[in-house]
Amino acid sequence: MTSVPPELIPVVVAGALGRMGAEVIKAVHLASDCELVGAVDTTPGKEGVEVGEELGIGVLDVALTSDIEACLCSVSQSFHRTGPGQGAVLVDFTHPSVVYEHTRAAFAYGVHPVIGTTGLSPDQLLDLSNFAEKASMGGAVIPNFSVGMVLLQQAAAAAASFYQHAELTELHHNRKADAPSGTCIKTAEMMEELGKSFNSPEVDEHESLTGSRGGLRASGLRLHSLRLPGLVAHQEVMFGAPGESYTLRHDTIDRSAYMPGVLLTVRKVRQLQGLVYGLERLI
Ligand SMILES: NC(=O)C1=CN([C@@H]2O[C@H](COP(=O)(O)OP(=O)(O)OC[C@H]3O[C@@H](n4cnc5c(N)ncnc54)[C@H](OP(=O)(O)O)[C@@H]3O)[C@@H](O)[C@H]2O)C=CC1
Ligand SMILES: O=C(O)C1=N[C@H](C(=O)O)C[C@H](O)C1
Repeated sequence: MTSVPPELIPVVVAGALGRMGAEVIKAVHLASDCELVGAVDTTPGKEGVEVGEELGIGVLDVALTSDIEACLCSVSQSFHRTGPGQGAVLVDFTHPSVVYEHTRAAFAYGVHPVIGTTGLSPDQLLDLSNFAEKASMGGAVIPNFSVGMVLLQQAAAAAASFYQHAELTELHHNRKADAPSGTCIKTAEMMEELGKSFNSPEVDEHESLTGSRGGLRASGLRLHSLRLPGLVAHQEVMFGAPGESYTLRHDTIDRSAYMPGVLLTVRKVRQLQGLVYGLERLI
């Protein structure tokens, strides 16, 4: 493992060859206060390849590995955390099926997790939060790194106290594994913060096609998921009241939109106490 000047933040990227991971590696490479020290990905046939060359950005002296535990172990030995503001950072954009284990492993090895991967359940989030407290470490689970999406979520939370009826629709590319999106779940959670119920039924509804009315949350909010090639990531929150509707919409056109939020979180995570859930808690 190469040595890194103490003023630089050592960063490991998991999901390094994926749509988001590749973008993060480019952003970390261009950031003057960060240094890529590890790259993890399970894409077959890529073990040991030089990650910068693979991504077409020049040699970074980082060999790709599929073994996240070995990578975290080696990084924790090279960049030992002796207290707050120190140690390495793991940025994870992998898959919902592995994100819980990755986050736990990062805490166990003293590496601060910055989790972009979606799909953590409320129970898993609680468990990870307890684990972070016990380890006296900071970490962040951020369902959406775009500042525009945070603005939409805050507007939706504010509007939710004025409207009794609302439905959410998220639209994504058709390579997305989980539904509804982590962002849509987080938006619903923010709208539900006052403990309110929505969409009290006016009639007895019957679905002749299962799922037509979307996913129903305990609050009465309904979440709809669309998947199509050509889309990136989009979300609408629509409120209705007699004689009017109010629609909030956010469109991610390019994944570069997430990079300022990713870097901001990488820069703050080592100072955090416990696990933070949502970019709105960091900006
Ligand atoms: N928080 C945010 O702002 C955003 C979050 N996301 C989320 O990030 C996640 C990844 O999205 P995206 O980049 O589009 O997905 P991709 O499928 O493009 O990339 C995921 C990469 O992770 C690799 N991978 C899978 N399992 C592992 C593992 N166990 N260890 C290491 N690498 C692994 C995959 O390799 P393989 O080829 O083997 O599958 C793949 O290269 C999703 O959950 C998505 O919802 C996406 C955009 C923004
Ligand atoms: O898979 C994606 O692409 C995205 N996933 C995140 C989510 O599930 O909310 C964030 C964004 O919507 C893009």
